[in-house]
Amino acid sequence: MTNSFTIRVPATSANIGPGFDVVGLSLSLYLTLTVTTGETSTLPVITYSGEGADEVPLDPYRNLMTRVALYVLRCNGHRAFPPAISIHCHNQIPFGRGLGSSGAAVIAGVLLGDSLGKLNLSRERMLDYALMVERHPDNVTAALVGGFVGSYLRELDPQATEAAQVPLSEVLPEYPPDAGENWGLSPPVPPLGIGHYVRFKWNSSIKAVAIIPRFELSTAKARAVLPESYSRKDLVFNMQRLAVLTTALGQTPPDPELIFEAMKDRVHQPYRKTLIPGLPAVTSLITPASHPGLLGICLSGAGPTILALATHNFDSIAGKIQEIFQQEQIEVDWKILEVAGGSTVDS
Ligand SMILES: Nc1ncnc2c1ncn2[C@@H]1O[C@H](COP(=O)(O)OP(=O)(O)OP(=O)(O)O)[C@@H](O)[C@H]1O
Ligand SMILES: N[C@@H](CCO)C(=O)O
Repeated sequence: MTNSFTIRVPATSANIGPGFDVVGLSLSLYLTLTVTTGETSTLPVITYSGEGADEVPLDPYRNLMTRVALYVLRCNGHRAFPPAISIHCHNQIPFGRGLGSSGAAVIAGVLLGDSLGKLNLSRERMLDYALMVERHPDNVTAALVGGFVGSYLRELDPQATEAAQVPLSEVLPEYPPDAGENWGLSPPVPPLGIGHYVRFKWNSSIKAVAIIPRFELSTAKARAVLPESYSRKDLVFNMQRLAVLTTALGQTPPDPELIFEAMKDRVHQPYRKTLIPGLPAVTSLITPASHPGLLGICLSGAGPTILALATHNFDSIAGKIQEIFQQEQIEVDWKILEVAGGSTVDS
């Protein structure tokens, strides 16, 4: 008898200006998995439609989502995927654009492992698994719980700290295709309570306009340009703004002057401008005075997508950003997105 269930995980935008590696916002683009059990194959059969369908590996030992699911299963006493599963992924989240595609794949993998193994993990425990794979908490936390979310990684005792820092290659090993059930039986089980989070208020009149350049920028590359240390002046600049921003976006009515300044950043955006032509012009030339309805503009996650928060006038804001990118010979697509709820599993 066949059985099926659906996993739905939202896109996310991390940082929102000054909250580098701290805040995330879930957005109304989704990675949706339709999982059918009771087929005839030994290994999961994976198919994709939508974003990334022509580049994503379909081998369950190579695909990020199923590798994460297998990690969760192995940590909980299952040596392999249960047999006879097919997974269809419909993906609306573009790869490598700063909209949390990898975070969504990691959360989908954790939920898949939990469902297939009938593990009944709590949300907090699911987050531990996700944080063993994606080690900055902003995208995965917002994708799991939904909304406008702030998170930190807890200071753990020395043994747990070590356990949470094992190399990624041990968490997600490159499984040899013929490994059968004989691969290492001791995956690094996450320590308890790696991350803590809080959901901030969000004024529902605020929409997120995502202006998505037609080129990919991997998070790894966009992190490699960041410095190891910062001046006190720059850190204080960001902390002052982040403290204001997390409350300002929940207030009614939203205050454009307060929010526009509170979305400025000195920790990551200035260093990433070399990878995203047009970024300095976008963040300086478009203001609430020139475009009423605009609240603030930032890089979405590691970029190259630009996120403009606004209450109205979306077309003219997006059009101006598009014009600036066109001057750099960069074509863009844009979408008006709502702040989404968290991930769901439905049978
Ligand atoms: N649905 C998916 N299934 C399998 N692998 C995926 C999926 N989505 C993303 N990935 C993997 O993650 C990679 C993109 O991750 P990356 O961290 O570079 O960008 P991002 O997550 O889109 O951006 P950001 O972290 O800045 O929001 C893809 O190239 C692909 O290898
Ligand atoms: N906080 C992360 C988000 C990208 O995944 C970064 O900006 O590098």
